[in-house]
Amino acid sequence: MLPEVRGWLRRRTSSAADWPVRDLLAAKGATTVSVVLPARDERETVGEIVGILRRELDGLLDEVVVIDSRSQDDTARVAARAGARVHAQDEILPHLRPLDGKGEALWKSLAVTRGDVVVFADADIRHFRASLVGGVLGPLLADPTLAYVKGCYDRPLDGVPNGGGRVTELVARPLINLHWPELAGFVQPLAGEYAGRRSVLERVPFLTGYGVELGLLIDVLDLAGLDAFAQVDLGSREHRPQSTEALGAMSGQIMLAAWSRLRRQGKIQTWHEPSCLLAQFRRGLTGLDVTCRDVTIAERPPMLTLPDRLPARAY
Ligand SMILES: O=c1ccn([C@@H]2O[C@H](COP(=O)(O)OP(=O)(O)O)[C@@H](O)[C@H]2O)c(=O)[nH]1
Ligand SMILES: O=C(O)[C@@H](COP(=O)(O)O)O[C@H]1O[C@H](CO)[C@@H](O)[C@H](O)[C@H]1O
Repeated sequence: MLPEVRGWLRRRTSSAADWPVRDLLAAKGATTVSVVLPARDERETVGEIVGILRRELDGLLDEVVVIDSRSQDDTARVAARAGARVHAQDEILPHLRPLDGKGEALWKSLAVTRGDVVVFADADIRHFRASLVGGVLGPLLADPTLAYVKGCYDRPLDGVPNGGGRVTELVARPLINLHWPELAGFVQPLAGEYAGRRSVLERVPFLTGYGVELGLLIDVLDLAGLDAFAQVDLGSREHRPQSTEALGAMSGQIMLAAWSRLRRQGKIQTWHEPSCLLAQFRRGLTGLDVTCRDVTIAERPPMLTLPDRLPARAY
């Protein structure tokens, strides 16, 4: 690990217990805070998460927004009933061609929120705790030199203490250590719980699929440097695990995200447009069945570059 990353780890790592709500309220001042939950088919968990945020972080959060990301279930109704403001992803900036994916939901959330600080959290978390949001918010309220804070945690899966984070361990961490060693200090680089200053989030592009977290780390590093980051140990986090095939597609999108940044940085000289169809196999009744998943990703420009953004929302 680079010496500067070791130093960064020592200087810029804290834990959720360092940021109790009373201290957050004292540090908030005039800083406005938006929480954004990107949600696709999360009816089982989104209501409880919204309820906990509204009850336990009352006075700290200025808005709790759920981006309904083309759900097939009644995620939007459940979230609204719990007190969130809900926006359908494809109804935001409707003059733009709608795109798919988590990163699209997060990018569009910037157009319908107004907080000086934006906190992102997944909507599939089980046993949600308000400290998963309060923890990543704390450093930004306390230190004006910080721009972006990532949560980290243990990731139990099926009874295995750190069985989760499969794409992190098999794809993202090796890519980061090979090509972006300055980011090697992030324990959970793909964590869905993180916070950023709007002034930074609106100056970087968003990749539209699951590569959004990796893309943001690389692009905020380019824009603001490593010391603008902090990391908070949030303890443990459990979520609804995806299948291996689904994580294969996620891995493909994260690789495409990495190639896009390597190409932009001139580290890949030649470029052929990669096939974005991932062929996967399962044994069927008559032999091996092939399915092809489209892992195409796109990139949205920095929100600040849009001439016709929605008017800022009044609280
Ligand atoms: O196209 C998508 C895919 C995912 N998500 C949400 O993004 C979060 C993380 O996605 P997911 O749980 O699929 O990823 P995992 O945590 O399993 O890696 C969850 O709240 C999803 O509902 C979304 O809003 N749009
Ligand atoms: O970290 C990971 O390996 C993946 C998959 O986690 P699991 O193996 O299902 O616990 O989950 C993360 O990756 C996604 C893509 O960046 C993020 O969007 C998720 O928020 C995060 O949970």
